[in-house]
Amino acid sequence: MKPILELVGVTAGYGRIEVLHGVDLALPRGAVMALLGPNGAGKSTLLKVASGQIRATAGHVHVGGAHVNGASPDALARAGLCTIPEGRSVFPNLTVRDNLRLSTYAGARAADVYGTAFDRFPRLAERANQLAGSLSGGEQQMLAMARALATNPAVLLVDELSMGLAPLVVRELYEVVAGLAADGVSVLVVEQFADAALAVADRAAVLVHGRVVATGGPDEIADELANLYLGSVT
Ligand SMILES: Nc1ncnc2c1ncn2[C@@H]1O[C@H](COP(=O)(O)OP(=O)(O)OP(=O)(O)O)[C@@H](O)[C@H]1O
Repeated sequence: MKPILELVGVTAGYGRIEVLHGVDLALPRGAVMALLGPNGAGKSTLLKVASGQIRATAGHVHVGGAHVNGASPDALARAGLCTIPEGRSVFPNLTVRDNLRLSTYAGARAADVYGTAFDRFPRLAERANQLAGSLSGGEQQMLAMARALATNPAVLLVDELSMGLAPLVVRELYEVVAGLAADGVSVLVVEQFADAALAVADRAAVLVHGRVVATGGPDEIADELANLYLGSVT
């Protein structure tokens, strides 16, 4: 079966600065893939190319087998691609419930969306009427994930899921990620620190200076990670 998301020989950057130098990456359907690498390697840039925010200057991007170079972020979102950017994305002055209501996909009943979100994240259910800005960092990341899931995505792209969060919360979030994959959602998650992501990942890729230097199962990239000192948890 074709990968749900595939980058072939992708080159991209900002103006005349090239950041990705011919990247190949394949996210299998229903898999969790960890995209690892040091600061500045180009991980966020790769997510931006995949989500249509930056256009590849060479190579190809495929979603569900269709060529999508140059497709707008909106069009890709309609095709089932959803991004949780670095630093999360919640409306701080709205309640948890209203944050969810605003991201409900066309045709869905708000009650169903709340139900699904609150089943996956019981902590959000207890705080349904609390302003998002007053949630803890981990709860805000849960809400950002719940909002993304309310769009019923086929592919979830997550930038730095664990940023600034305690290891226990990170583990809890990754358990949700594993559950999503079990339900058929394909997840590509960027991390600077590897352990928590690799605990649930089926596949991993290591990006260094805009090039994939290793790809495969978590065991297969272990040596490369050890060389880069990325194997410790936040
Ligand atoms: N908007 C921009 N304009 C110019 N250069 C940029 C822009 N965004 C990122 N870059 C540069 O692209 C390179 C890759 O950045 P990117 O954010 O993709 O790396 P990263 O692997 O996600 O790093 P980090 O883990 O620090 O977030 C860096 O050298 C960065 O300075």
